[in-house]
Amino acid sequence: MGRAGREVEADVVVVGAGLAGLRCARVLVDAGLDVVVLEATDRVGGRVRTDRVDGFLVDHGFQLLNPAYPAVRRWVDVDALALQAFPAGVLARTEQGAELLADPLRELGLTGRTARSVAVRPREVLALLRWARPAVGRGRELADRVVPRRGDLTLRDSLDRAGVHGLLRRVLERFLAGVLLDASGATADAYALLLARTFATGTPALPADGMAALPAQLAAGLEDRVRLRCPVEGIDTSRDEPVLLTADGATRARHVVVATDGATAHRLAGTPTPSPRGVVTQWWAVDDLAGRRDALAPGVLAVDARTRPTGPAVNAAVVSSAAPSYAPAGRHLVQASAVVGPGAAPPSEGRMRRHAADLLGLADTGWGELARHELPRALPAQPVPFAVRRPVVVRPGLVVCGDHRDTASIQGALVSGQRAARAVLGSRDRDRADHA
Ligand SMILES: Cc1cc2nc3c(=O)[nH]c(=O)nc-3n(C[C@H](O)[C@H](O)[C@H](O)COP(=O)(O)OP(=O)(O)OC[C@H]3O[C@@H](n4cnc5c(N)ncnc54)[C@H](O)[C@@H]3O)c2cc1C
Repeated sequence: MGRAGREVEADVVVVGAGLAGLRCARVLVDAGLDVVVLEATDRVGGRVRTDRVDGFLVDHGFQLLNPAYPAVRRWVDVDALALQAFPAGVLARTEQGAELLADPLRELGLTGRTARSVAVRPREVLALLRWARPAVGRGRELADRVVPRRGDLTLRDSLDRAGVHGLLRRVLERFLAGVLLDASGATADAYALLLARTFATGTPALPADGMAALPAQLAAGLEDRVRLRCPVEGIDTSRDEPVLLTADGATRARHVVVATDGATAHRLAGTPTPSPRGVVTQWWAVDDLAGRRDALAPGVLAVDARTRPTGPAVNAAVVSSAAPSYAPAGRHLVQASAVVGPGAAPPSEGRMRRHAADLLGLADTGWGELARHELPRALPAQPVPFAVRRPVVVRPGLVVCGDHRDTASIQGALVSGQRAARAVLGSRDRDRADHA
């Protein structure tokens, strides 16, 4: 990929080579436009990146790809990613021991072990179904009817209303805390339902070559248009055509698409940005899995479902049990993640390790630390009132995209990139019509 260092003039400059920027650039290039992508770091992918550490694949923060996302189905060659699926279940650590439950979203608490579990009362299962019912309807119905109707309700209030209590409530809340990076229950209920729908229809998984295989696929064919290590410092919108300011000089373009995280988009384009949600993810190499509780469903996500959790982790998993390509033969990759709020000190490696070992039923000795990712801006919050889509056009010639314009997810980032590209193409077509 190219290195910046000269004045560039292009039809469109996309700022940021995360999923949103890459999707946007792809659509514009396919439409025949001259596109340049300026990326601040040394690689494409933004928040989706993977390192190889001692023969292990280590993603930046634990994340999973759900192949049921409509945007993934439409624009990603899923087969080429050779996905390794996670089991549809949750290992719940309770005061009495460990319960292997059907995934609270995928199975909606009815099937398999959940219904037979002695720790779950039938009325808890019915209440959970009441809460999740809209998630099993048709996709458009959920977006068009349920989201507007429940858009003002927080997840906590919605679960209270549906009467979801007891073990299933704790499992659901802690499972979702790890997805939403919000343990307070203040996230919009409508967003949790949208997520529930994707969990109910798809199996989250990891690509054989790590999560970075996703942006690598999106970037294929764009290589000579992406300029790495080229942070944009400002955008001058005082002239007819916006001018991007970088350390290497000015870049002029007919259209600028700011495809950065929300805080940078706010600085560069003035768009309001939701507050960020943070996470710390700890990765270890473990050689001995003797005695593990997830033996019935290896790789299953473990959560602390005790009334008072004994540690900071919202989830832990032996990642390589579900995704064998993530560890060298005979070794195991374990992760634990904890939600981090603003101003709070992230938990130490020792606390995370002890809690993860407790959740997975392992001894916490002989764990070799591979990486620790402190990500205070991992996701934009999804508060009430909830809007699935936020505007992408700031002014003529200046468009924004990124997960802060849509939902806080891979799906949201890709859709926002598509919408930004459409806005640019619409504006070009209007210009052409005006000058015809
Ligand atoms: C730990 C973690 C776990 C997650 N788990 C999941 C999950 O399981 N499922 C799911 O669907 N989603 C998950 N997500 C969310 C998902 O990864 C993001 O929503 C998505 O990657 C955001 O893509 P984006 O293109 O909007 O933004 P980003 O990935 O932030 O891309 C923005 C790009 O802009 C660049 N940039 C920033 N400033 C400048 C500048 N001034 N000049 C030039 N370039 C700049 C950045 O370097 C970056 O490459 C997770 C995220 C994290 C961090």
